[in-house]
Amino acid sequence: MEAAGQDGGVLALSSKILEIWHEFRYLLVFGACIASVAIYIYTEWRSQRIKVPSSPFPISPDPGFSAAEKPGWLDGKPQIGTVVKEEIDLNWEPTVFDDGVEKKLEIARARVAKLPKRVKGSKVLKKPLLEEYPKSPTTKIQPLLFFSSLTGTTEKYANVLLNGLEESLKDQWETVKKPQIHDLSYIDYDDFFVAPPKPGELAGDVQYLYLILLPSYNIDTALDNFLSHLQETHHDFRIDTAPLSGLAGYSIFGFGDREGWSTEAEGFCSQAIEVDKWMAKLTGRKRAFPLGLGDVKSDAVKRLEEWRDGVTKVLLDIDAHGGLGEGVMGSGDAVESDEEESVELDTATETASRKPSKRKRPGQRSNVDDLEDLGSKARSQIDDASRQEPSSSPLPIDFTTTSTPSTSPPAPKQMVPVSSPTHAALTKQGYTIIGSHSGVKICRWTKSALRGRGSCYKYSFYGIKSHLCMETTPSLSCSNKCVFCWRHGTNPVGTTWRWEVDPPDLIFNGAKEGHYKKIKMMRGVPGVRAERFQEAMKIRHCALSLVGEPIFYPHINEFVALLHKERISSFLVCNAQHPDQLAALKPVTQLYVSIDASNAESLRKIDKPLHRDYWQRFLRCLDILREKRFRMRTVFRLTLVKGFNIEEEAEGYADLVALGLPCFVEIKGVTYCGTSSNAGAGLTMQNVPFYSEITTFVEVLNAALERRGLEYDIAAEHAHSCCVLIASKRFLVEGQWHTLIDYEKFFECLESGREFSPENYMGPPTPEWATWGNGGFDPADERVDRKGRPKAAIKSSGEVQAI
Ligand SMILES: Cc1cc2nc3c(=O)[nH]c(=O)nc-3n(C[C@H](O)[C@H](O)[C@H](O)COP(=O)(O)O)c2cc1C
Ligand code: SF4
Repeated sequence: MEAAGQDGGVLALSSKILEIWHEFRYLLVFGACIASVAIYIYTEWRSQRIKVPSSPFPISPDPGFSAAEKPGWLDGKPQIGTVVKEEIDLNWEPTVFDDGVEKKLEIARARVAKLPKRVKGSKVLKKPLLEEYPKSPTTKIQPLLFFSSLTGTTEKYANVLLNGLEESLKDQWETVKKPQIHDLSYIDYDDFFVAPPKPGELAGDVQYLYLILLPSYNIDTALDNFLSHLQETHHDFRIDTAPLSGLAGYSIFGFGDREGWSTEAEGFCSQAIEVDKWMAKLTGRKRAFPLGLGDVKSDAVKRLEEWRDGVTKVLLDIDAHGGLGEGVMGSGDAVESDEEESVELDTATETASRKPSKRKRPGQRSNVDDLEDLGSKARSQIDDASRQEPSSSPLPIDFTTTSTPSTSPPAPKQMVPVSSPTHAALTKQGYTIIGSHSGVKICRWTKSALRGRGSCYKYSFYGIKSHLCMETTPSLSCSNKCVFCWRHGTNPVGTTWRWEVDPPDLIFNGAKEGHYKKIKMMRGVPGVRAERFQEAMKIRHCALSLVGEPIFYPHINEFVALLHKERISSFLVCNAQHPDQLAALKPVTQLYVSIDASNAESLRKIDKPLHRDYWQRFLRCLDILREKRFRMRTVFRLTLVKGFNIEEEAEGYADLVALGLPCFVEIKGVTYCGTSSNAGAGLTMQNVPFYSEITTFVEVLNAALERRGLEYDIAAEHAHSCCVLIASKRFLVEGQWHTLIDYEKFFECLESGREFSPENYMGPPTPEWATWGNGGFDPADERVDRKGRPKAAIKSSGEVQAI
């Protein structure tokens, strides 16, 4: 009975549903169509939006921060614009200004928003490769030899190979071009590893054969960046998955050490193996000759010779037959390369399983005195660590890519382990490395001030005595590879923080200890003044600008709080590539953003940013800086490099000033340190501007600002360090510049817990000798040349170059 009743109920319900369907079916079908069209339009719109990804958010954000608000306690002092209250908007909507500043801002935005050139569009479907790129009879083959080397071994072999190739191809110059050699540390990957390079107009038809020589390191090195570039390029949805298929082919040779990594499973030549796989994907499997592996302790020379002979034969084959041919051994045909498909799907897992089990445990330390010691030290550590669990880390993945995320988060590595060549090199250069990612060093101005020979420009502009100043960084890593950076090519770089994190107090105590130790070493140096030496034993200022990117450090706010607790002022310089971290930064005494170029193309050339959306990040940082300008002193730092970012860029810089409305604009000539890094980046003394060129540029820039109705003027100069200061007229009080800082007031403001603005800790008037037109050298100090001989004061128009 009960069952029959249930059946009847079900029947009644079904007929009711049927009835509803018949009554409303047209409406329902129509509604479904409308919904599908709406979903389609929305998805299309989202895919076209510029994605502004974020690096990991700092652990110490400023929760109640609303930087756009002009504080009510600011009286009627002349202001550039009054900002309507709004929360920091990570979607970057325009801020509303009065006094016509909004209009200026819009104009400036329109001018600077020229985005870098991008490869656009959807994935290109692959044609059979050899059909797509047949070699015409007039096509020449250009072998390009790339290498990466940290301690010089691979570089040495690369040169031997170059000579060998030249010798064996010497009768072929009609159809084969002379091989060229490139150090991977100094090239722009985008020039070679996003698409094959474009031959010059006179070069005629050229096909490239890439020959890549690589060592392997189980620690963080520049090689990781190269690998991540290959991976990102492959995964970039805007780029064909095989954008290098236009190459004639490629082949890799790896150097490793079988004493430390006896088998491939244990990591022998692991990175060369990895690069070989990514190149197979990027070229559409155009492996011209099989991967060669050599043990630097035994058979490297022999293996390299064999590989060279093989590569030469293939080269001649390509020349004769117009391509690699199908199914030839080593041609990268489908059967041979099958395993590469599965690697692509699960790179992280694959990397983990293939990475050596003999890994150095985080925290293990040893002393390395010299680069030559590295090999043996590393081996002994690896023996020690052989009992440890296998560790792995994924290839760094920029959030801008669409690559498949790894399933299990790997254990982070140390950024600069004690055993790394970077650690050894930095230590040799006088850096004290603190923990695993921070550094401290005393600068030449600190030494100069101790000897009564003058402080840096920060004394003239802001009242900082150099002998009271500590220069440090909590992150030796950076997301740029600026051409003028003296660590170019050797400091770790990355788009995201992927290393172990040291606590802020460890860094703070280590930095002070390292700094004081170095000051004490100055005790016996001739000319050091006793009273200055005494004063120097209490740090009063901290320049967070040594090398690397300080706001990359996840606990930067806590670190700055430790400085402030001891009444040490904070000058923090960032590279305008981390908007989220910048937005979350709590007040510092003075906040800098490096403005190394006035437009996207020029910035790409000079800073070589790792982020693909670097220009959007840069512009967002300027927005954030503008919103912070009533909370802390904000500064644009322009580093002028002749031939890179001076010529015809003044108008562009003026537009950027209109966007960021910084309190100050510091214009400085690039410093030439004469290292191979400078030279490798193509910089010579010719790129260092004369002071007269700086002052001319400053006047042009100032006029451009005036034309835009922006209230700035040239305030001060320090000819000796080729530096000039343009200041907002917020700091011009009754006709006198007040660029100096009242540090005691700054700490009082901080400790009061109330909101405050830069005007609240504005110092006394800028001394006359520092103002524009007076040179900027304190008459109380002794002026000497580089050899320490007394010298007449430099006039502001003098032909000084930044050295
Ligand atoms: C810290 C350190 C880590 C290394 N890691 C590996 C490794 O994982 N696998 C390997 O085969 N060789 C490894 N090696 C050996 C180097 O790859 C080898 O010495 C190479 O020749 C170095 O080349 P380069 O000095 O030209 O850069 C390592 C060497 C050092 C010093
Ligand atoms: S931002 Fe600074 S540390 Fe980073 S690469 Fe540029 S100059 Fe070097």
